[in-house]
Amino acid sequence: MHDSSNDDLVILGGTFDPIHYGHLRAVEEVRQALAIAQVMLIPAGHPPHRQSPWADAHHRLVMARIAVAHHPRFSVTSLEVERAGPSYTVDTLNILRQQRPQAILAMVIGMDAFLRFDTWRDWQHILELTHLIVTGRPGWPAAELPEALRQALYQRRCEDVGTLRRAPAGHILFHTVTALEISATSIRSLLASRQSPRFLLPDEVLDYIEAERLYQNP
Ligand SMILES: Nc1ncnc2c1ncn2[C@@H]1O[C@H](COP(=O)(O)OP(=O)(O)OP(=O)(O)O)[C@@H](O)[C@H]1O
Ligand SMILES: O=C(O)c1ccc[n+]([C@@H]2O[C@H](COP(=O)([O-])O)[C@@H](O)[C@H]2O)c1
Repeated sequence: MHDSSNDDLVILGGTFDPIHYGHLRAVEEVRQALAIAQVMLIPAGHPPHRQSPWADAHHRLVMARIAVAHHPRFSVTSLEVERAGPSYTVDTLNILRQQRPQAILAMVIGMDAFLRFDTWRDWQHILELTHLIVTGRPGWPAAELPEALRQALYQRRCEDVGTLRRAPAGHILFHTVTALEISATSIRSLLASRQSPRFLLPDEVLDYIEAERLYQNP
């Protein structure tokens, strides 16, 4: 049996351009379901599979910090923002695993991202470093999985939290979270058309966006 430890982490990486309640609620629900004390948010400096984010990495890091400032169970790491080059998840997980050799690491990934997970750098190695918690998201039906991912699921899928908690890494768990149809894209569109995205993201993050005049030009 794997002893639970204070080092255990639920992890969510993202562009967070900007961070919103869809991210925060999903990761909090996973944290509670897994009975893990701490969440770490990892804003990507240079997300590998998309064009340059709208806001620069410093702003996206600050917004993530502001979003969780009053929540001691949440932290934000600048690891990827400080690293040059594409923000490959495997590089980040290698560092976290070195720092926490025995800890349960549980990385949250939306179903939309999971469908393309086999295109991530060293994705098979990622599964040795962390558990993967795949969350449902409205508008992204679980379409046909690529064969390589189907194989990985066959070997690694686990059905319950108890099994997952007995190992520090290596399982894939599907977990349904409250469906919040919020995306950073829709928030940016509202802002660009001078409409308010209030209540889709924390007020303090919106205050920052307004003060820094982010996302005003589509
Ligand atoms: N509303 C949501 N509910 C649950 N998970 C979400 C939601 N929005 C994003 N995620 C997940 O959070 C992670 C990071 O997402 P990301 O920062 O790309 O946000 P996004 O809202 O999808 O951004 P964009 O609209 O710019 O593509 C991904 O794994 C994604 O699937
Ligand atoms: O490591 C990879 O190859 C890789 C490829 C695509 C996405 N990711 C990570 O997945 C997270 C969500 O990415 P995105 O582009 O959907 O915001 C973010 O942490 C990215 O760094 C990582």
